[in-house]
Amino acid sequence: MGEVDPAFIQEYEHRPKLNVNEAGGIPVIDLSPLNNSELSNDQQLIGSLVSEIGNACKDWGFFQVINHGVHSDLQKRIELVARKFFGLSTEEKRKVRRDEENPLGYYDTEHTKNVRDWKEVFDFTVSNPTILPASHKPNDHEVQELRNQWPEYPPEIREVCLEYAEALEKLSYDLLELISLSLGLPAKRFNEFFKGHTSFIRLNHYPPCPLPDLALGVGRHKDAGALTVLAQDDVGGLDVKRKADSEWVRVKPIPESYIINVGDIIQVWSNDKYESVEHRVMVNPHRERFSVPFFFMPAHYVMVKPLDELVNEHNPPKYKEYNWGKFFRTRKTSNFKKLEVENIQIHHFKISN
Ligand SMILES: O=C(O)CCC(=O)C(=O)O
Ligand SMILES: [Fe+2]
Repeated sequence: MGEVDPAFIQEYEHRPKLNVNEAGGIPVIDLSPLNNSELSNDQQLIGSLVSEIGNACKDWGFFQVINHGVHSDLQKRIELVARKFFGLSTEEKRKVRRDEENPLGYYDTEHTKNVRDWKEVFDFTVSNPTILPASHKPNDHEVQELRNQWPEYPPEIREVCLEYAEALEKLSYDLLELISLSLGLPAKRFNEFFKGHTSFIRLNHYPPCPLPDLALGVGRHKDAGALTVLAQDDVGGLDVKRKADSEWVRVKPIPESYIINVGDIIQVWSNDKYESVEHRVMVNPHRERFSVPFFFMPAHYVMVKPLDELVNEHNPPKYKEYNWGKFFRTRKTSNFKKLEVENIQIHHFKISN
């Protein structure tokens, strides 16, 4: 990424101010009741955890969790394999480069809203293979089996990534169940949508960038899946557009915690009770940054629409249903290269009442 390509430069109104305030008030939620059998039988404790989660989803769309049950040793090991992998030569990394056919592996040319991101990533899915529609075209019903591409170096990368995926899958189901309860639904109401889920994990590396006021690590966006469970290192740079006043605020790194955000699918399932919030990543002129999001996403065949239990004549459905696999495939195609049109968004399915 040596000399600066104009493809990285944000349009004037989307350029970041360099003095973003740290967000006071992003809820920090202690999940220890989930991971302690004595506490997990305490209905009052679980009830207050559920209401904390519900308030965080409603007021912020973002929260942080501590005592989540993922071992700190495993968190350190995944960060270390990411550091080792991104430290390899570009030539070596490109041996597992993604292409339009297989969106898994390494790439350094992702675009968000048609502006190039100052980052490089390595993606792998949690289910292997993962089934997705072969193309974004609506009348093409062929499906494709996606397979992970594992680099030769560091040799432990596959094992560490798979162990990490298993731990994060468990945490994500726990969070999904708490969210379901917070909407007044049975804990496992959403689980049927995740049989054969399309979730993936991304190792992100943001190299130091000489233009922190012009470029972004990831441009402003909302996450398209159900939930995102993100680990970040101590550098910081993740900004959230605060719901209360639409100001960009910085999420403070808390060692060993996870940042959780509601994705577009939960917004649709909840008929806008919980909203997916815009966020972005600023770059740092001096320090590189690493982060690892787990994108928890349903199976490709799922038709996403407001849940019947959450709509009625006073609160009619706000979205037409859409097929998750086609939506995801369409988004993947637009992230791969610069297009002249806006990429697919849930507001394209909004019903105007
Ligand atoms: O690196 C981060 O902190 C967040 C990345 C992100 O928002 C994404 O990849 O969707
Ligand atoms: Fe994101």
